[in-house]
Amino acid sequence: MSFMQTFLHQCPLVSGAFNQSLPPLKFTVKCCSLTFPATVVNGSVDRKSNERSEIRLGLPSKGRMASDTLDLLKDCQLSVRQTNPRQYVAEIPQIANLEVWFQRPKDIVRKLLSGDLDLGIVGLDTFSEYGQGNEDLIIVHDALAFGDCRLSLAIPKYGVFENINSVKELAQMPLWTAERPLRVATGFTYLGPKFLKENGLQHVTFSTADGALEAAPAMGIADAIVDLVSSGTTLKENNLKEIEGGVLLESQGIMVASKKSLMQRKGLLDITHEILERFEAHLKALDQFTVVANMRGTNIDEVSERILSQPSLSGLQGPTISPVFRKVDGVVTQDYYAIVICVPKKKLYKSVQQLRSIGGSGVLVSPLTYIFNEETPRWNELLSKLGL
Ligand SMILES: Nc1ncnc2c1ncn2[C@@H]1O[C@H](COP(=O)(O)OP(=O)(O)OP(=O)(O)O)[C@@H](O)[C@H]1O
Ligand SMILES: O=P(O)(O)OC[C@H]1O[C@H](OP(=O)(O)OP(=O)(O)O)[C@H](O)[C@@H]1O
Repeated sequence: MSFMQTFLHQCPLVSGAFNQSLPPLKFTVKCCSLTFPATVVNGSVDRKSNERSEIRLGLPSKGRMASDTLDLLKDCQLSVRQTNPRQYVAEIPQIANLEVWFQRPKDIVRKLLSGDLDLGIVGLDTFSEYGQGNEDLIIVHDALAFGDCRLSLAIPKYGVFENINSVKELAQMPLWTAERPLRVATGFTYLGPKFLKENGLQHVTFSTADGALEAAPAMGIADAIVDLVSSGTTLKENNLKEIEGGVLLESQGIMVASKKSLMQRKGLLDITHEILERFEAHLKALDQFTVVANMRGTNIDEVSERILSQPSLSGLQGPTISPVFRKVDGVVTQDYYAIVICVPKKKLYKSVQQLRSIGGSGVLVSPLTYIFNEETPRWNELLSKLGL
């Protein structure tokens, strides 16, 4: 699509014919909620007048990903301020020069590709379907811990499929011929055909629909579907099953960027670094509790030895141990120590048991917001992908 087509596509309020022979014409274009001057010279828009200095982050405007995305940002002290829900532009006051644009996830990917967005948060499934492996798209954070689902091939449990339990078996069914191909319904018109081809299915036709794909086999419209699955309830309720080798991808929310923008747009790397650091530190902290306990002991070495003898009490680097000062009969005494450790949530109860077994008491457990390490591994990866 040419720039002009893209421009007109995105700015529905611009209409009318553009005559090559017309003299330069100046007018104001209202694109979404922003107003900016544009110049039409011999039928083409002078791009320079549209060049922006703001960094743009695309967030899902509605649907499953929208509230989880806002929640994650809020938990990272990056609350999005939107003056009214029908306005598609917003800001994150903590980050200067950043515009937030609410868009449908597929449009976020498209707009990263066209250069109209610099950063975005979408599901890996949407990224893979609409990004189609384009090298200008870079995954900045690949696991934002929401929107978990998988893209799967599913077939009926009944009829000719009753004993088919793998993609290999499906591909080997003699039933599929040029005259009677396997009919697959999917909204994933890029990933679906690619997957079936890679898995040796030669005679396949595809149909698409915007939703309720699970109905297609029972309606006689398709033999199989390629769709998103999370709990598996919809498949079950429609008498469909997943089969071995049939998962196209495991998806969750990810943060993506345009490589071109990262390399060229002033200030984008710094903003990306800040958001990424907050995400990494916060998501790391989500799995952990801070545990504080008191422990009787004669000296710090003896206490530390007791703690380190327990496998679940070693913390991130090791426990922090500090003396507790008490006044006993008017005399300051040091016969207790406070210990502070981070404990994986899954191991909390085991850790409390181990603490008790070595004399720990008064165990306080609190959630953590961030764990900032010396290094941000994903930032280093990003820099190396950019050759920086
Ligand atoms: N059970 C699920 N079904 C569909 N999507 C899921 C599910 N669980 C998580 N997701 C994530 O949510 C995204 C769908 O979000 P949303 O509901 O906003 O749809 P959409 O992308 O706007 O598509 P549509 O235009 O079909 O509504 C998926 O791309 C996927 O990443
Ligand atoms: O495994 P489950 O937890 O049952 O979820 C999977 C279903 O959820 C989605 O549909 P959605 O609810 O978005 O409706 P749609 O079919 O109209 O898109 C998806 O397309 C599946 O149909």
